[in-house]
Amino acid sequence: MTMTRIAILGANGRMGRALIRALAADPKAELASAQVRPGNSLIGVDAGSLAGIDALGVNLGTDIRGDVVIDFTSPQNTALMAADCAKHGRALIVGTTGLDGAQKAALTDAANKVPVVFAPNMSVGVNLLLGLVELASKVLGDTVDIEVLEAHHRHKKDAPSGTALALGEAAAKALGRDLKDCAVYGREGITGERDRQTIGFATVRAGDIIGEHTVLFAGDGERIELTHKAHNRDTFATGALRAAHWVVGKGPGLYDMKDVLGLNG
Ligand SMILES: NC(=O)C1=CN([C@@H]2O[C@H](COP(=O)(O)OP(=O)(O)OC[C@H]3O[C@@H](n4cnc5c(N)ncnc54)[C@H](OP(=O)(O)O)[C@@H]3O)[C@@H](O)[C@H]2O)C=CC1
Ligand SMILES: O=C(O)C1=N[C@H](C(=O)O)C[C@H](O)C1
Repeated sequence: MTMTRIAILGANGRMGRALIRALAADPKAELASAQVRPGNSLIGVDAGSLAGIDALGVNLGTDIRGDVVIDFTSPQNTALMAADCAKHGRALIVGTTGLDGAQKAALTDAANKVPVVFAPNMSVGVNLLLGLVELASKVLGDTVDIEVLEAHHRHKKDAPSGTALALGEAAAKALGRDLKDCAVYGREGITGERDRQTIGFATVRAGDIIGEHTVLFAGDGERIELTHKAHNRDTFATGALRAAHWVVGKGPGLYDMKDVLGLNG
């Protein structure tokens, strides 16, 4: 059996630990390295022990080894790691959200040299939801108000979530709108009546909510709510592993989860 040799970045993070557990349960994946920041007190601890499973014989460290790197860290780190992967000829799977234009450009640059899969949500359900939102937007068109609602845990640093933005993009694209021009990020005070051409975003940050997204299509007399709720982080971790297997042997390029799942036509 051919094994996919995987490097996990930010191995001590919430997603890092979920990835270690998912990888340990995947017979076709081998943990090549589990990276943490230099000086982290966990260096030398077995990755499996950290993730609450049996020891895996791979200790947390600062090296990056393997053929495919999985990154769920921070936008700044992701941009640096993209350049590093391009330099060392490693494929890269990026789940990190909140990247600015320059950080996204770092991924595009790396994608000229190596394959890069970049998706704000690696779950199958959310990637199906993106297609459903596109369909609903096309059918309902300008007869409804569209709002994207999202809720996440109190530790999340970016808002709206990367997934919420992708859902808004999917609706805007289907309607021939540019999200840059029609997005409304929260409301306060005397806002005036709602403009039907806008797409609204509402953000909740509370407790340990893993990740919930609803796209609301509200018309006169009826509404549709398309909702996805993640019950745990395994759904993101197994999606990232699926991407890691898929990317092996692919040429340089920027891909997304729809490519991985065969949903791009
Ligand atoms: N695409 C998807 O399906 C999903 C995406 N995400 C995204 O993944 C990212 C991580 O989420 P989560 O795991 O909850 O976050 P955590 O804060 O739990 O983990 C982040 C990890 O990245 C490390 N890190 C951050 N910055 C740096 C840096 N500059 N250099 C080295 N290491 C760094 C942290 O190290 P340290 O502890 O030392 O700070 C930590 O190990 C977020 O952007 C989130 O939105 C999350 C879930 C699903
Ligand atoms: O930070 C998180 O936790 C999550 N982030 C992603 C996002 O910003 O969309 C995906 C998921 O909902 C969890």
